[in-house]
Amino acid sequence: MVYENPDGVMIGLEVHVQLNKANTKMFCSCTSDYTDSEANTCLCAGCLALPGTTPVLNEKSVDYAIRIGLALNAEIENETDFFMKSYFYPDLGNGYQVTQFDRPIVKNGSVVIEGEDGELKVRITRAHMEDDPGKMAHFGTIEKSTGSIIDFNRSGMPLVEIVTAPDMRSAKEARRFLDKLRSILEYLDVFDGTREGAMKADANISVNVFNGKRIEGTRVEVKNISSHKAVEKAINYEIMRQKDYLRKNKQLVQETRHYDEDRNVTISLRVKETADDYRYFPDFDLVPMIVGDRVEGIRAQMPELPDAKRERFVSQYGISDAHAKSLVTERAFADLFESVAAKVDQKSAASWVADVVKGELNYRDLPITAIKGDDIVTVIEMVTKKEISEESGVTVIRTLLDDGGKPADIVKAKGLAMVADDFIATAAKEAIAESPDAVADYKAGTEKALNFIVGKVMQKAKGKADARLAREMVLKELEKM
Ligand SMILES: Nc1ncnc2c1ncn2[C@@H]1O[C@H](COP(=O)(O)OP(=O)(O)OP(=O)(O)O)[C@@H](O)[C@H]1O
Ligand SMILES: [Mg+2]
Ligand SMILES: [Mg+2]
Repeated sequence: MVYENPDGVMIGLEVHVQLNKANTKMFCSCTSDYTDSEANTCLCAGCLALPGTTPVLNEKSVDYAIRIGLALNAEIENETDFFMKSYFYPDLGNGYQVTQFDRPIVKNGSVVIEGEDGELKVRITRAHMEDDPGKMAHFGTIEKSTGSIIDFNRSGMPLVEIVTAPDMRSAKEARRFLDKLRSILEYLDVFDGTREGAMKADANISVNVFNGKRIEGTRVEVKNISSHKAVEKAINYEIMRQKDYLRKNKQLVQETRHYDEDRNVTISLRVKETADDYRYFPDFDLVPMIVGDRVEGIRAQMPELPDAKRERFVSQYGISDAHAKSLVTERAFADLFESVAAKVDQKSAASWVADVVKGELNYRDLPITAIKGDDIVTVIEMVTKKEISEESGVTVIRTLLDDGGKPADIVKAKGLAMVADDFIATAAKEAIAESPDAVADYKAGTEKALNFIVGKVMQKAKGKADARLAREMVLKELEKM
């Protein structure tokens, strides 16, 4: 299968990742965790860029950037440096952003995702370090705002901007890239993706085929989109808008747009700056740094990443690739699976954790900490020993999540213990006696009629019978007739 990409869509992403686990900000000792703090309380003179302050680089942020580079299969620059990128915006105290220019710390990497037609290798052009500006909130919509307020808690947060080549061909591929990237970053323990502003993407989109002919499209950049779902929607909107312009012969301009999620539209913010507009200039407060000598030490400490874990799960535990894939998306989830798999049958562990537990947690929007591995083990053991049915096992998991408690107590309180074998035998006889038509149909060769009779047995047992055993007993009785 080859993906034709009929509109010649090209998508490149710039992803801003906040290194919010680096303890402190990039150039001062203010905390990197301001989530629960009031506006403008986590800051110092440095965060506000007051005259006379000098930056002191947080080494951890450099190590984190290297860790990210290694996880993206990239090269790490031996000597790297910081530049000032000048532009005027009220959230930028300095009038310039500290960033990198022609010697980014990371370059030439890749991430493999599931593309429209099988595996797709998305090239990572570079990843560079920079600091985050403050956060602005606008009264009304951004383009007609009557005023804005600024919170500088975010100002000076260490960021890594990861830039991809324009290798993605659909909004879905872009979303998958972001999901995969986020999963990798969480494994690396460099950021907590659940915090506000932890990951934001700029999506660059062009449409390069019109009326079946290759054309030179126009790159439009949609800035600062904060959720993966919104990126997908913004890209789809933008593809539609660009195709519509081409059809109507309207001029597309290379510009920066904003995605308004409520209205599901992109709006023009400004005509795209060029590198010249930013007047990149070496930052005279920060000397060039040699980082090459840190790389091997960091490489030795790299955790196992999702792809490697997925492969290992399949070979070590003999579980399906689909289960392995689902289990590794979150590191904590993979750990939970392994703790359960150490104690019970591994395939059962995979299906209970990946299918039941994950589904029930997602449905309730609960974190993984809402359930204990040992409780899952107990439930699986009870099902395996036929003390409860599979259906009741799911009920126990649901109750654990909703009301807490212990599995054994829940089984008792809800009367979930499996009914005895002789109960099923009697119920099978009764069900057969009550269903002469189904029995006749079955004898005449209609296999399906059996399900009807087994269903009746299950009804009598109020779902607390092993369905396979019920089926066997019904068959045994039918053979006697
Ligand atoms: N023809 C194209 N269609 C779609 N995307 C493109 C095209 N050409 C380049 N891109 C993407 O545009 C992005 C360019 O990002 P880069 O950071 O290099 O520059 P920028 O957007 O001009 O700068 P800034 O960081 O100020 O936004 C990359 O993700 C790249 O893949
Ligand atoms: Mg950029
Ligand atoms: Mg850009």
